[in-house]
Amino acid sequence: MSVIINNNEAQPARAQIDPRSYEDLLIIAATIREIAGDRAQADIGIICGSGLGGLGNLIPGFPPLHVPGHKGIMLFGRIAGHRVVCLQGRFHPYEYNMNLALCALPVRVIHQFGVRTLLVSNAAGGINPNFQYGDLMLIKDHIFLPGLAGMSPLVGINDDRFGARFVSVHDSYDRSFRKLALDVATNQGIRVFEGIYVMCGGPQYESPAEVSLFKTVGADALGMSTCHEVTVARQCGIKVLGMSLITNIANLDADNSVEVSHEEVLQAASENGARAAQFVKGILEKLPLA
Ligand SMILES: O=P(O)(O)O[C@@H]1C[C@H](O)[C@@H](CO)O1
Ligand code: HPA
Repeated sequence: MSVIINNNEAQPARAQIDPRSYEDLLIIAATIREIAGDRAQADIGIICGSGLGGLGNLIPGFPPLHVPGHKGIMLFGRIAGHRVVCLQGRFHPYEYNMNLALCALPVRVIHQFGVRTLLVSNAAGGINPNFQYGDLMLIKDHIFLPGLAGMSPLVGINDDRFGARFVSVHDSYDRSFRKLALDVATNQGIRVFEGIYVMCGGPQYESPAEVSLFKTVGADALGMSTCHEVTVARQCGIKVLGMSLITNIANLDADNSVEVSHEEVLQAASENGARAAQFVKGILEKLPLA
């Protein structure tokens, strides 16, 4: 049976969480265990991007979602025999004063519940000229702009219980997972590409000149999330599969006013979310059980 923890209803036990405190992490995990009991165990974590919370509907017993967006729900259940924890919603750094350690904390929390594989998704603007609205992009590598600018979730005094001080992010997006996912895409006959995701700070969307800059450096899609979560996942030793749903085509031309809005992003995610969910289901069906 699945279990739902709704962060919107939870009473904060402490006014302030220190995301760099291992003791605070243990308190958060214990609080969730108090609610979920033995069901707070999972091998695979799923983080749902904007409007992609419907991925949680893959878990039998969970009521359907009616409002797209970020729900603030943690859901334990099974998909294709795997023990899964699904985070319907994420903390975006622009919401929390660019406190990236805080925003990546859910990854450390689900690691406490046993997660060793993470499937992370996001909504993104397409830069690659071959991309169309509604395409899926498997993240092959990333450009973590806030991280490069000193806002890594790993800055500050490191508690070794979180993992190594210096973390290699080569092969962050596991090659064998990407190959498996591409095979699933071929079987399902859906448009899935591999590409490079750039994480911007947001919340403003990027100017045409900024989009052009990212195109020049080889980025295929851009968004405002994911890289901080993946960086922490790699520190914990979690293997990652990342994917972007292309919800809009980023505008490269300053003389052409193509505006993007979050409503448009959510609309695109709701129009294409069912296909993304089927893709995720197909991947989970092929992934060996832990
Ligand atoms: O959580 P994700 O990365 O899917 O959210 C994207 C990026 C911004 O938060 C928002 C912009 O519309 O959607
Ligand atoms: N830019 C940044 N984040 C996004 C976009 C975009 O064009 N689309 C969806 N999330």
